[in-house]
Formats: sequence, C-alpha cells, structure tokens
Amino acid sequence: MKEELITKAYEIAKERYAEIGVDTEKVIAQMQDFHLSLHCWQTDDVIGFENLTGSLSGGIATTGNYPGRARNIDEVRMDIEKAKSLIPGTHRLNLHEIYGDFKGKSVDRDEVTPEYFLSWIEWAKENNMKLDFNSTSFSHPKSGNLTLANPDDGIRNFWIEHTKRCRAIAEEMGKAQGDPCIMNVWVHDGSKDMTVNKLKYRELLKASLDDIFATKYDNMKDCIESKVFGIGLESYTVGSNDFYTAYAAQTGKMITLDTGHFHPTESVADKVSAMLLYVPELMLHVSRPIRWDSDHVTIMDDPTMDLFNEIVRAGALDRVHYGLDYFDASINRIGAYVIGSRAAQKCMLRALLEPLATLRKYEDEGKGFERLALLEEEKALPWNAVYDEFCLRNNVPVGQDFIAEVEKYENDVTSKRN
Ligand SMILES: C[C@H](O)[C@H](O)[C@@H](O)C(=O)CO
Ligand SMILES: [Mn+2]
Repeated sequence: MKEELITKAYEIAKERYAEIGVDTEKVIAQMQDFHLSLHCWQTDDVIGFENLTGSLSGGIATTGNYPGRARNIDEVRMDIEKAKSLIPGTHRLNLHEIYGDFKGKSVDRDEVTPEYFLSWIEWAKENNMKLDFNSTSFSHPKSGNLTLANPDDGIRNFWIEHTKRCRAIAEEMGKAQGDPCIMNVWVHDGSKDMTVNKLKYRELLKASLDDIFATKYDNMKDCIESKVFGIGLESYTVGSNDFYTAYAAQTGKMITLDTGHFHPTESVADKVSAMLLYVPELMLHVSRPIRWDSDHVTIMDDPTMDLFNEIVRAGALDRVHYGLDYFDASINRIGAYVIGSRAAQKCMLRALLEPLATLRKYEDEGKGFERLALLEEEKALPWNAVYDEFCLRNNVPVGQDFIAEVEKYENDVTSKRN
C-alpha cells in the first residue's frame, strides 16, 4: 500500500478526531504500550511436545485439518516469529506447560522443572517478548474428568504437584524477564451427567487451590479461569464462574475471563467493572465462541468491541492482561494468528478513540439523544486510518497486505510440512 496515501488518510483522520476532542497521537502511543499475550497453542492445535500419544482431552477440541501444523519446538518458534512480524507493536507469549523444551525426554507433569523452559526464556529475550504461563491438566492419562477436584488422593496430589511446579516455573520466567509472568490455572474438572455431590468436588478444588497458592512468589501472578461446560462434561463444571469469582475475591487472585466460557447471551464486557471492584486484575482469553466454546478466530465483532470499550471506560488499561485463546485448524494457522491479534488491537484502538469526555458530559446532563447519536457516529469515524498509520510506524504490512506475506510463508515453509 502506498505510504503517501496512508499518511494522507491519517492526517485527515487526525483532524476529524481532534474535532471531537480525541488526540490520535496519544492513542497511537497507548497502542504501542498495549501488549497481547500470543497463545503458543494456535501454531499446533494444542498438541505440545510431550511424548504422549493420546489425543486432545479435557473437553476442548480443534476442528479442521489444514496442512502446515507446527510439529516441533523449532517450527512453533518460527511460526510465532512470522506471526509477530505481521502484528504491530511488541507482544508477550503465553506458553502451556506441555510446550516445554523436553528434548524428546519423557517428563511427567509432576516432574517438570524450570530447566525445561530455559531455552524459552532465552528465545523470548532474543525476540523481545515476555512470557506468560499455564498449567496443563488435559491430554494426559491422569486427566480423566477430575484433576484438582478428584476424590482420589493419588490423582489429586499429582495435579497439585504439577500446578505447584508450574508456579515455580512462572516465578523463574518472571524473575528472568524482570516483569511478572501471569500464570493461569484452568482445569476442566466436571461431569457429563448430573452429579449429586457438587459441594464435595468444589470443597476439594478449593482445598487444592489453597494448598497450591500457599507459597508466595514475587515475580509471578496467579489467575484462575472458569468455564460453563466442556465437551463430554456438559452437566457440571466444578470451577464455575461463581466458584472462581468468589475464590478470587476472597483471596485476591486475578480472574481470567475467557470470552468463550460463558452462556451465549451473557455479556463478558459487563463483568469488567463489576469484577475489578473486587479482584486486583483481570487476564483475558479473547476468543470467538460460535454456539459453544468453539475457539473460532477472534474478529472485530460486537462482543469484543464491547469488552475493550468497557476496559477503557473503567480506566483499567493497566489492570488487564490481554491473552488470546483460539485454535482454528481449518485455515492457515499463521493467518489465523494474525487476523485475531490485529482484530483485538483494532478493538482496543477503537475503544481508545472513543470521545469519552463528551459522551460522559452528555450522560451527566441527561442528554440521552446526544449520547446515542455520538455513539453511533463514532462507529463510522476513520479509525482504520489510525490503525494503518500504527502499522506503518511499526514497519508491518498495512491493511490486506499481510495476506500475501502469509501466503508466501505458506508456499515457502508450512506447505512443506506433512
Ligand atoms: C488451551 C485451552 O483452551 C486453555 O488453556 C483454556 O484457557 C481454555 O480456555 C479451555 O477451554
Ligand atoms: Mn481460555
């Protein structure tokens, strides 16, 4: 795309926004400081590098069989580097425990240590990325339907040990990068059919979490993620939204809001201002649920726009961490990575460009018509010219130009994988 055209369009956009009291230069600076946590599992359909032969379990599923899946740590890294080169700004990487650098060794989940993540720490440093982390309760012979809430002491203690070790790894990552590593705990624990012992499993999960979180760390932050249901676990989820919200409020933990983990008509955006009154920070897993937690590629849709608007309106930019969580195996995976990341950025950009002072003035004065009119008008303001300028300043492809780059990488690299 012609630079001249982009700059010209931006200059006009700058003036249009200035007219309504919005400083686009300030917004671009804010965007430069807005870091996504890229989910490593988009590269390989949530498989990781363990030597286990079982398939993806824990009530999650990838669908599609598009060629070019990353098959090893080098390919995962190469693909992330490619995706990163097409997304403006600097970003973090969100790792699951199963992506450790095990070098072909069988390392069970209750044996994992920071040593298996040293090469990731090194790689992240070289690539100007900071790391976030996740314990992995799925895709393991001991996963079953219950992990941290399992009444069997042996299985429960196995997963407690795993999660404790993951926290120690996150602490090492945080220390090495001089910035807290955000460590997410999501367990799929639940039941396919009705249970008559809901309280028992929740008591067990609570006791496991208390044990896991007993060690205090300075360089990592814990967050806990709820879910409505998983595939094969439809009737009951131990770690429901109510369970984790209450737990986080009582213990000061962060909440992870996965946009695919709520009832279809529930507004995740509406939770932001409510939760931030009671929990210190939020982690997002931005996704796109289609009828269920299908993890379709994030796009610039109304729920995602609403979510980012609410964060900006709550003045909570620094209290939210911006993870992505989708895995689409039906289209080019690098393309999917880039589309979702850029869509999340566009939502944030539009939220930052909102003429909030004027809208709030109207609201305070009871001017409902004026508020609604401006909310409607802002949708059609030239925000895209500001995003294009942001891309240009970051030396990444502007507009649809990234499509050709993804196609080239497919031709040169991913299509050669079998
Ligand atoms: C890989 C998983 O999707 C992820 O860890 C978890 O956050 C989730 O959302 C499960 O549905
Ligand atoms: Mn998630």
